[in-house]
Amino acid sequence: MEEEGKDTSPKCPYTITVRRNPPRKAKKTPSTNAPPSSKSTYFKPKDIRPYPIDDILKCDVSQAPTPVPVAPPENLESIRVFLRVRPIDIRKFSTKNSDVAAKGARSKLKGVSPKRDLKKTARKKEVCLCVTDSQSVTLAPPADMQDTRRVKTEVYDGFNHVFDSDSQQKDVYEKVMDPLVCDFIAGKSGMIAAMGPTGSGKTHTVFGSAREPGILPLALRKIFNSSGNNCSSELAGSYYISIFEIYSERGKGEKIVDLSLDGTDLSSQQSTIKCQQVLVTNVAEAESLIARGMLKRTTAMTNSNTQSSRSQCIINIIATQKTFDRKVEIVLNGPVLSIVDLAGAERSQKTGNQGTRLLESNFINNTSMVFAQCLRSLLEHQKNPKKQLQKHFQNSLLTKYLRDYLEGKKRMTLILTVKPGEDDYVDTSHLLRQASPYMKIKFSTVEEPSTLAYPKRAVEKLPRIEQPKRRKLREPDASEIDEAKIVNSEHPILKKERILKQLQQHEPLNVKKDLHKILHSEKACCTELAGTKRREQILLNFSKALWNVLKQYKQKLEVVEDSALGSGAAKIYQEKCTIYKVQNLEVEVSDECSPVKDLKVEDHQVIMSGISFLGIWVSTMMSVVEDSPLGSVAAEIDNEKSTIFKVQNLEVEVSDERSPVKDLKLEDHQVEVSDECSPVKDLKLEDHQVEVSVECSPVNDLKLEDHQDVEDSPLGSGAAEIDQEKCTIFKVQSLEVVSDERSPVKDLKLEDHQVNSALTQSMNQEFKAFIGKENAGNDIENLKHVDIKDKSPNQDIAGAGLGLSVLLASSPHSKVLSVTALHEETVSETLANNITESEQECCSPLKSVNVQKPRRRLLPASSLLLKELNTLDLEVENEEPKGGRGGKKFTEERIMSKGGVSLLRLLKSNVRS
Ligand SMILES: Nc1ncnc2c1ncn2[C@@H]1O[C@H](COP(=O)(O)OP(=O)(O)OP(=O)(O)O)[C@@H](O)[C@H]1O
Repeated sequence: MEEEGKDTSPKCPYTITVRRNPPRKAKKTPSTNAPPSSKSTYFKPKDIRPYPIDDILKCDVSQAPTPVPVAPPENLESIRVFLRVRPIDIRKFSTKNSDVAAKGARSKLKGVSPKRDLKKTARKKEVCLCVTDSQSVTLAPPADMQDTRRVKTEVYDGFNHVFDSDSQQKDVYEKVMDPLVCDFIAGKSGMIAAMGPTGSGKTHTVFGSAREPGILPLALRKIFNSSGNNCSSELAGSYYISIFEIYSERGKGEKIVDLSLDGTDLSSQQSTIKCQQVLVTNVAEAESLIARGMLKRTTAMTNSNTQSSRSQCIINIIATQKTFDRKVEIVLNGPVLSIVDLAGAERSQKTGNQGTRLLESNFINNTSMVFAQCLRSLLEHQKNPKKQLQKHFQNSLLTKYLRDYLEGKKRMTLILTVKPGEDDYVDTSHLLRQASPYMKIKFSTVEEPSTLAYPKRAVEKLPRIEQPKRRKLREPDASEIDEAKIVNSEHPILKKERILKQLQQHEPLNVKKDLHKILHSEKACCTELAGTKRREQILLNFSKALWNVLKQYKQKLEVVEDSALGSGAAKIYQEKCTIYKVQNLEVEVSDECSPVKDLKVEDHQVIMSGISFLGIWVSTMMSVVEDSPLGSVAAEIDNEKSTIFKVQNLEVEVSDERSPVKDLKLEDHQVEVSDECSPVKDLKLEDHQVEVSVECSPVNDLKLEDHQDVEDSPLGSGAAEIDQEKCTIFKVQSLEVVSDERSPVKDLKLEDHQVNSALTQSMNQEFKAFIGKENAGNDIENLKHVDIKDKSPNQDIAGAGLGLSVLLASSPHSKVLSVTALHEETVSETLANNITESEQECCSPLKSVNVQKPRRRLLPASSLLLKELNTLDLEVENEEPKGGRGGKKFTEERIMSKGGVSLLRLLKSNVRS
């Protein structure tokens, strides 16, 4: 059976069923029935007690009083509605001047279709509205309308009064306005509004003319002549008048224009409309104010009216009451009499308005419609209270302002103005059908406080309070000031004495007062004294703390100075120094362990290129001199047994494997030192050239030929000891090297020299590394290959003619160092000399010294630069004391060439960096 329900038809294999919405299980609707019996799955509470409905019902509850229907207030009155019919032909009422003016204005009519005007003049004058009696009128449609539209004659009855076309202004006033004025004078507010189509005579009825004043002027006359009429005047105050209009320019937002003396635009919010209220004391002032306001009112010419009002005009007459409350005059707002001249509804077909006039017509019609809606809603609400009162008043400023009247809270009177002509049938019919029901509207006669935006006045005239006259204080004399100071600064002891005297004089009252003052002043003094002491203590502690800090700082400074002075520099200059002096390349070595302390290069030109650097060269030289006496114990150098190598224009090459110096060659002012085990292996001097070769001793071979100026020093095993100061001085002209025991080179000075160097960045780094490690010991591991040669500025290092070349190779500290130094003074002397031969003896500290003719010649240009090198001033670390042994002051001023200047600048900048 179950399979029968299934769909057994073959399905298409390519059909895919997509279920977008998954099936939902419908929830059960909550059942209002009782839950099922025991079979039900609902939870059945067991412990809940039954609701005590019976007990509640047994309770006696006082029944609330049934609402009694509110009885309509007895003091309700129906709104008064009057109807005034304008004369059908107003020409007879208008003067010639006005007609002329109207014709002239019409010719300049703007925004009005002229065709309508012509048609209007062509129409014959027939009446459609007839006054039946004083309270009713009969409106008969034109004949053509009766045929086409089947419009029948209508009778409108129930008006308070109907004024025919022959009625006068005074009649209107007496029947329409006078009761309002009497109520106003009696203290009741009221409002009268003129309604009707354009040109029907609203403005004429309200304001009138000079000859025929309207209800407003007549009311003012009555108000100010109230003493002459029958109305009982309870007012004893004055009157204020405000006049303003609500206008919409070009259909934009409504605005309120104050038409009083200095009328300005007011706020458009109804609740904050606060027009200027002008105080008027007599009729003339009031009429003048009204006349000026009417001149400011916005009017325009239309086909229906030569001077059509384009705004809603409101005039308020405010009475004030004066009362006195305990000599205070209080001015309270009294009743308000409002006269509203509405702008007449217009039909564009009839008026022919265009443009601005048409926009104004829309605003006017809209306001009239809202006004009518409010009254209709009030009427319907009063007929059927269940029908809520619509808040149509919110749709226009006028109705907002007149809200109380439109809601039946205040007395209101309507005067309808119509035109009886056939042409005006539609407008008249519309107004009568619209406004005739208003006669049934009721309003409360109970006077309520005014809710209009009238500011309350309460002019309080405060009784004059006599204030003490301000006396002009003159500056006191000096004598008076001193006396006052003396009196005020009386000492407490004196005061006490005075008090005692007063006590003796039996003045207890004054004494008590003075005693109290004294005690008070004493307390103040004690408090002030305690504060002063506390401040002093704080300052004292602070000064002590500051003194301790300064003491500690001073001690630290002394420690630092001692450590700085006592560690190295002072000892160096006092005891152990090795000075190598060579004329123009003078080297002084003075030390026990490290022969080189200072190195000075004077009156030389040094040109460095490649990776060589002067500092490294100096360090190598220093290490050479330092290591040379370290080869054996007997290598100590004595003062007396010092060996002075004086070579002019030397070139020294030092080469060593283990020690920093292996070869020292002096060829053509060149010294070469070569050694394997000792710092100096070979020293050869050939024609200003010295080669020193030392294997086990500081100097193995030393050969001096020709200009040999080298003393045989006892550099052998035992005889090589050198005396006390143990210095070896190599004097080379303008080259002085001083070395110390621990720091191979303490001072390096290159003064009055020019150095032209082409240093690479690596050279600077090596130099900086060397400077940084200089004081640390003799470690020159960073030095691998340094080649320094002195040459002319524009020559390559290989082209150096004369100089000092130090070659250091296979040294644990440095590998190759080559230095070439040149000196101009020895050039001429050493040109012919050449040191070519060198002898090497392994066991002898100085085996052979060959001095030969110089191999190279120094070019004139380079010699000049070498002169300029004398101006070189290079200081590295410890400066040699000027008063030292080898301290030749280099204060000579020499003229330097451009190349020299640039070389000096470059070398200085690199040294500083
Ligand atoms: N009862 C009357 N007796 C003589 N002339 C009248 C009367 N009513 C109106 N007029 C004349 O009719 C013309 C138009 O009247 P009025 O300006 O008062 O009309 P309106 O209703 O105020 O028109 P709008 O709404 O356009 O301002 C005026 O020249 C006025 O003098």
